[in-house]
Amino acid sequence: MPLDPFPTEILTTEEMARADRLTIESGLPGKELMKNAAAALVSVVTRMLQTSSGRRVLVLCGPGNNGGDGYVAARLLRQARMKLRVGALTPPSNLRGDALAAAAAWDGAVEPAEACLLANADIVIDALFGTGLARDIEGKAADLIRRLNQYRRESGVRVVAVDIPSGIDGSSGAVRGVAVEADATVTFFRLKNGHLLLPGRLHCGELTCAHIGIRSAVLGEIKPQTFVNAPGLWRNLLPLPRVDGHKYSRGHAVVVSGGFSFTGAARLAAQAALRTGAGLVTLASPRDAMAANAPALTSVMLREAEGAEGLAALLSDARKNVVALGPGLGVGEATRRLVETALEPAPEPDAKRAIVLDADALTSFAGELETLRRLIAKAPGAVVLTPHAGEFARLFGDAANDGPSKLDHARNAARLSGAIVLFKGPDTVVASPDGRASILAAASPWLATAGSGDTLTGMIAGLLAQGMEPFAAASCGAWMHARAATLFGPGLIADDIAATLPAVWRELVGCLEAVL
Ligand SMILES: NC(=O)C1=CN([C@@H]2O[C@H](COP(=O)(O)OP(=O)(O)OC[C@H]3O[C@@H](n4cnc5c(N)ncnc54)[C@H](OP(=O)(O)O)[C@@H]3O)[C@@H](O)[C@H]2O)[C@@H](O)CC1
Ligand SMILES: [K+]
Repeated sequence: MPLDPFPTEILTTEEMARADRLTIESGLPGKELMKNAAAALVSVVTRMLQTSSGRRVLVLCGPGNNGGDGYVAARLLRQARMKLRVGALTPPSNLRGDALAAAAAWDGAVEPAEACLLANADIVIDALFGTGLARDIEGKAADLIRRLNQYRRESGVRVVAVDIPSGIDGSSGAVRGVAVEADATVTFFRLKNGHLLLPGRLHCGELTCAHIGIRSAVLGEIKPQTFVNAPGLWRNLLPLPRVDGHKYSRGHAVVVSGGFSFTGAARLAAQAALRTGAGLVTLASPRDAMAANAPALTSVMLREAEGAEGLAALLSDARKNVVALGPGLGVGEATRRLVETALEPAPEPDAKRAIVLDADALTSFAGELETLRRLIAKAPGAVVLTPHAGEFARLFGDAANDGPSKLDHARNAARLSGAIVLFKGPDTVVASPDGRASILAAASPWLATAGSGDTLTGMIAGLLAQGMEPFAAASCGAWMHARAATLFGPGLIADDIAATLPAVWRELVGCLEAVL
């Protein structure tokens, strides 16, 4: 799998419909787009059939243009000597526009989809509903999808979805009643939100995004604000060490340690900040934890910083340009004071300091978003919040829940807090108060392990220390974190993430040789 498997922009279904309209207005007819879409689908299906000796394809066609793609694909596959059956949800003569023309050009038999025998197929093409899905699926269409999913689980038949698995909402990733479980999905021009947001992502199987003749120039009018979180989004902003640089030019991150029995989380973060490229990392430790931290550190520096006053003293050095806090700190007043200190305006007006708040630093403000927002507004630099779902709910309550998807919620949270919000999960979303958002495309199941979030906090601090633009730093941190887990694989514990970062850097710097 290439590091950048998809084009960078992600569209809502409305934005995709607009791309379609603009293209047709510019002179490329809808039927050409449909033909190209079907050809892209056929090349994926043909490739999949090559791995088995099967040639039997069942195409399930719906009432709109998604069904139209299915009819065209059926014709192309039959020309390629496959054995085709077509099942239709709606009699072909009831279709409209390009879909009607596509159905009319199919001169083979058409069975009612609900009565279709699913057996005797090597591949089933799901061309029931695409981006035009407008409500929950019910009745005979829902029964058919349930029957298809069950048959796939029992028989292992492979299912290929046209554009998006039927039943997945393209803009939110939600299941509208019931949704097809596909082994592969072929979409067109750009991914839609629902391809990457859960549960949609889990229904797609292997995703392919095909070029069908829509020119990227239409994006100039659509101005998408959501992006695939992959190197293409931030590669040009990646901080690289310079031959004529020194450790101070790579920034100095401070990570705040918890008390004697809670020091591991901050050490994981500190180590990760160094491995991500910060020139220096200091662990700010309460007095009682010095004895626990000292023997466990080598390249990370250790300074005693007792409570908020101790942290303030440490941060009075303007070279310390990032502070990360939350992991292992405990929930309560003491942590709130530490957060207030970290967010205090810098003593020198020009001094900038970015702040990463995670875990207990967030939960200590549960139900007090307004207080945190006011502190963030005066902060001496960018603020990144990195909540998981529980922390997100505790901090934002219902305030950010407008809209159906995690993407909406993260965007609301960024707007309400004035911070970059990295909403963790297998479909991590990073949202900026300016409206931009990224969705992680390459999650790793091995990241569900203790300390993994603490490591991510440190990685983002490490990138910020080197001056990386904050939205890019949060996105890049999430990607590198997932990539490290993918490269390490089975048996991963949090300590392995930082240890695998050199391999991740090698992959990225490999793309940037010319710059080095
Ligand atoms: N955009 C592009 O550039 C290109 C797009 N292309 C293809 O077009 C697809 C989009 O086509 P589309 O807009 O016709 O929508 P589609 O998904 O086929 O469904 C609409 C139909 O379903 C119906 N319907 C909706 N919900 C329902 C429900 N719950 N239960 C039952 N019925 C429901 C709805 O009926 P209505 O809401 O009007 O009652 C309408 O009849 C796109 O995914 C891609 O495959 C390609 O050809 C190439 C270029
Ligand atoms: K579909």
